[in-house]
Amino acid sequence: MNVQVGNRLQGSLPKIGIRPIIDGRRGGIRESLEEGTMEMAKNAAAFLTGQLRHSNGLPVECVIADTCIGGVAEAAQAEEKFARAGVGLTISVTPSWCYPTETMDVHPTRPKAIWGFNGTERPGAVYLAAALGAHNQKGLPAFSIYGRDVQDIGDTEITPDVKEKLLQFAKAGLAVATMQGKSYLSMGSVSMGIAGCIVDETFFQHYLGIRNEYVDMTEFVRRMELGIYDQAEFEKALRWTKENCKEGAEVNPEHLRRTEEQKTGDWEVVVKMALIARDLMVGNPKLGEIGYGEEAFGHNAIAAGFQGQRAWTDFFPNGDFMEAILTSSFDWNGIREPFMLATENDTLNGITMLLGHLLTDAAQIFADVRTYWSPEAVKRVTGHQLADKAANGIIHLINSGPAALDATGRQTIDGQPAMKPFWDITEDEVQACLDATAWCPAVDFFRGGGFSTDFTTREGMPVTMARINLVAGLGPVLQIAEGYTVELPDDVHDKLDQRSNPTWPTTWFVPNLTGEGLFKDVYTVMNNWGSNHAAVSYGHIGGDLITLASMLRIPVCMHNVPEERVFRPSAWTAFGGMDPVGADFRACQSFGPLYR
Ligand SMILES: C[C@H](O)[C@@H](O)[C@@H](O)C(=O)CO
Ligand SMILES: [Mn+2]
Repeated sequence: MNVQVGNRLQGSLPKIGIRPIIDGRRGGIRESLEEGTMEMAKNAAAFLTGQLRHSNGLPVECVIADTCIGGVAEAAQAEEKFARAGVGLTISVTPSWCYPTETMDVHPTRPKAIWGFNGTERPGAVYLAAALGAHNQKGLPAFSIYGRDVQDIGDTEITPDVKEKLLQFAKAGLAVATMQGKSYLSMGSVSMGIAGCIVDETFFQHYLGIRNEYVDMTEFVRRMELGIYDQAEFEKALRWTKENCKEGAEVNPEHLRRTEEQKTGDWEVVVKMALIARDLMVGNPKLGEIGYGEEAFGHNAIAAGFQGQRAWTDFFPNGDFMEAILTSSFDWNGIREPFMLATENDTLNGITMLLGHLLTDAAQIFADVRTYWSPEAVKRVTGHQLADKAANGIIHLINSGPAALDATGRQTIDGQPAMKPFWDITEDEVQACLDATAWCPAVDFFRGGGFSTDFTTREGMPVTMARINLVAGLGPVLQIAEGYTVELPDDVHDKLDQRSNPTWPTTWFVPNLTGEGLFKDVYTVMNNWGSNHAAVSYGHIGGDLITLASMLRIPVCMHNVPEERVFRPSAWTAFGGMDPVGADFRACQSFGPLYR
């Protein structure tokens, strides 16, 4: 199976700038430090390039300043090089004392970290503290990376704690730089009065650096009627769909069923919709070849949403196939980067999916946060006593639409279910995801027909549920719940599923509880969710989300992330480190959104 690295988005991929900082005084000091400092920079670069990839699969590149930076002239030379190379984040490294304001990265928006070597021969940590103080005083937040254990000056090994921080910073910084300048494409507008669909351009522009693009859903009709898609690809896609997307249960009462003839036509429409939505997002050179040069460009959309309900779905087949296939890591062309496409054009959930994707490189689950099932309620309805991880109750995540097929949990890491970066997914795993999915004729909500995916996520995936909410007078806030997927005995699952929408994909989610506050119990997590949707990422990535949110200045109003994974710019401590949640709000408010 073909694996496609890269994507059609415009704009070069951000690089990581590495700044070796040095004590500029000659006659012994600088000379004695040159080699070790540059070595530290090279080690950091080698480590990061060895560990990281862009979410489109291409390698991450580091750019090291040509010389060590001992003063302002060399800082400017480095800046010149970085600007030309498209550096999107920087890490300054040093084992020694240097001159903070003369050597610091003063770029207004670029995420910054400083790695001060923990040695005793030269005062790298003294520089680190002074440089962070300078950053804080100047309103240019920077992350502090300082190894826990003293190393000897010649030791070139990067300790595990430093490695972890370098990665956490770099991945989040790359996310910031990758989304900057891209677009969010709204296909349609507000679905069924869901406020998350309202495009808040201030949020997109100032917090994310993302521009807003819009098309009316009539654009799909135009492209279908005029044949503005790649006909050969359509035929290939339809064939693949017939072979791989088996039809699921027809649960509609007789009088609401689509005829076989209608269903055949519906399959053609939904496949075309997938092609068209993708072309709208990222363009397609093939359209230029058939005389549609403007359409060939697309909207440079790193994320998008499809309104669907109700303007479209009351008359046309629903968007579920388009959404599920595009958000998955594979289609008829092979294995590829998943697209971030929000159902109901819930822009805030779409952006949360994007954050999760840029941090994990993997597909995401988009779902309604539908039901809290207490152990008592499950017992009453099914007679079953919830046990093990599910013992304290479960949250039913379910929505027609863009839960990626990866969310079936049929990919594995060390034998355990996972959602992997596309470049690690095997052909067999693709097949297993497809085999675990049934495509059911859409239910009565969707008067125009269509097909919804039905599957149940496998148990045992560590996952993180998240969502951005907008609050008047406050701005955006992020909420995060790390937890696990669970499964129920078949008969119990069926009883609970039948009460909701059995033709939709289910993920049973259990948050990690702390026994207090918002994570007192499962009910409290559900009861404090900020809106109807959540985005779910593979892995416990709450720490990474917190780091990313702090870079964008989005405060985190709810999380269950262990303290040792919380990594924010050093200035946050000054806003009240004794009360980290409050400090986060104060720091974000004081610094304001990343882009003014
Ligand atoms: C079909 C229904 O309208 C659902 O789509 C609805 O419950 C939602 O998903 C709301 O977010
Ligand atoms: Mn929904």
